[in-house]
Amino acid sequence: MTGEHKRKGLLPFVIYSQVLLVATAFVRPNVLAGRFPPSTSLISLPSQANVDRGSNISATNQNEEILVKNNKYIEGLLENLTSLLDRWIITGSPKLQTRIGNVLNIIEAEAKEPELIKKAQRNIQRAGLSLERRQPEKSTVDLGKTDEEKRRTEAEQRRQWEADRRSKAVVDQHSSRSVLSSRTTPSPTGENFMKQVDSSLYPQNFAREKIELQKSLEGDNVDNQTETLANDPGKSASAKVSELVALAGAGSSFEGQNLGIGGLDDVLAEVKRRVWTPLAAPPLLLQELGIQPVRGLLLYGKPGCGKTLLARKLGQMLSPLRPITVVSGPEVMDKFVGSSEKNLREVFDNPPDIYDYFRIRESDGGESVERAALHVIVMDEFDAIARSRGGRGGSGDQGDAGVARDSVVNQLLAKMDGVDTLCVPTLVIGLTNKRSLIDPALLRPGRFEVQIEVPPPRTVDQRVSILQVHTRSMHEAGRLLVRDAPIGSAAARQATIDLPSYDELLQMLAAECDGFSGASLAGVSRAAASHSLERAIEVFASHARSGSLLEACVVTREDFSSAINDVLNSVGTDDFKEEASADTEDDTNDNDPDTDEAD
Ligand SMILES: Nc1ncnc2c1ncn2[C@@H]1O[C@H](COP(=O)(O)OP(=O)(O)OP(=O)(O)O)[C@@H](O)[C@H]1O
Repeated sequence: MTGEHKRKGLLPFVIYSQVLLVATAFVRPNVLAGRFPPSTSLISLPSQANVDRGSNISATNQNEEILVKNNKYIEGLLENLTSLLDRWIITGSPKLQTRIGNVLNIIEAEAKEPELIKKAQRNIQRAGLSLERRQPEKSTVDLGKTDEEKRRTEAEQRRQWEADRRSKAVVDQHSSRSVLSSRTTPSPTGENFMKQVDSSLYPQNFAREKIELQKSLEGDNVDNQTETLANDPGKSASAKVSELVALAGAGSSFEGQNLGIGGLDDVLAEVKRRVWTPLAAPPLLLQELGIQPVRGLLLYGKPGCGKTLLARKLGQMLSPLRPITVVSGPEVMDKFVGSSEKNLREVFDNPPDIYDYFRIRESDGGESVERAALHVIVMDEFDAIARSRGGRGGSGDQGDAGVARDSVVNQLLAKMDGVDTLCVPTLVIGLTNKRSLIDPALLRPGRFEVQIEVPPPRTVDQRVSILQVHTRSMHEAGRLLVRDAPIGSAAARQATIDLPSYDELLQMLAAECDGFSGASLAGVSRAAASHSLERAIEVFASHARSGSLLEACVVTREDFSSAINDVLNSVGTDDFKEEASADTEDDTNDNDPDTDEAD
């Protein structure tokens, strides 16, 4: 056949295929409305025979174009499906269920991408609608029926659906309702369980379930669980409290980067094992094992290594029900004999109230939980309070101040031993740079029996971890000039391929900051940021355009170099060397001028 013949033979087919496409566009809305059975595919990929006939549009292009149109069409249906599912979750209407089934049918018949079909099925599963139930039932509520007939049919459908749902819930409590059902897992038999099954039939419960689902997807599921705990009347207050402590410290809660603490993973692991575990265990079990939760934790180590930071974060985790109390040793001390003990007693005897959130859910107004909830007292500069009695070596050489301090230590011992009653369970976290100054009686088992050193960052990895805590947000905001700055950020616009990546930069800085404490590393990050801001402000002042300020404000490698010098100049190199080489706190005490101090 000649080229001309070919063209003549092709013309009718081209016209036919264009007409078919236009017709398809008109037919589609009718399918959406459910008036046509979605049995035949309305968007067909061109057959191989047609392509062979020599269409002037390349077969690949045509295929792609049709696929794009098909995907858009299916995405429209997916949106439709999502809004139907949202309404179904809240109302539970059988009519909606039928429509959802119909839309899914169309998607399954029409979608060219299997992933889109799976997406639709996943959405349906996620909403808790069982896939087997989405029969393409033709709704009996047809046009042409009287209102009364429609209502009767709907009522009948609803009754049927509720009966099915109830029996399904009993058999299938762990399966297809996925997230929703697993969250409200009841005991397999008994009254409570049936109450839950019944209550799940009410629209307001669907709405609540949906909110809870949202929270759990956003990782905010503690509220749900605390509500469940607090509402269980059979549980003792101390059991509720220990469960809340368990929740607060579970999973990755003790991970340093989540807490904003770098390089102290070993310390955190030890605190978790020795302090958190007994507090989170059921009280009955502790009783049976003959164990008591720890009453005192001593964190000691060089200045600026994160003791205060750690104590505050621990306090929040160990005491999720009430705020922690933070006092500084010198604040408690008073020059008048008797006043210091009084101050100390007040700290123990006046714990802050538990949060209202935990009170309002309790039938007794929260009184029993109030008495059972732990009170965490953080005592900074603990050595000011708890210094060895009788002066150094017990020689009693400290005059009135020494006498006052002795009675404070006695008071503290009385509180920790339970001689002087405590109104609520109490954990004291003492922080000191000089453990050896603490009165030995306080360090005996049953008092500050857990003593953990908070060391300076000794390895490059530990310093990287601390630098990461202090630079993560500037990196994520695209204000740190590195090769892998977030796309579209100010840093990404200025970055070049020869720059280090974020991880490489941290490694370099950590290597340069050998001997720096956590506080100094935090200082380096702050100083680098302020160098960058200073430069950006200068640019802004000369151009007077706010856009230029925002664009120019990125922290560079050079900013960090200047910052390291700033910190070295202000603190002095020798301090860092001393810090890096001192492995135990006792090394410090030998040269400690404070040890001979007399007030
Ligand atoms: N390990 C660390 N991880 C992250 N930041 C740290 C770390 N250590 C110290 N820092 C930073 O240094 C600041 C000061 O640390 P912090 O007050 O906790 O040290 P400290 O050991 O209690 O010091 P001091 O004994 O002088 O009271 C913290 O607020 C924090 O910004």
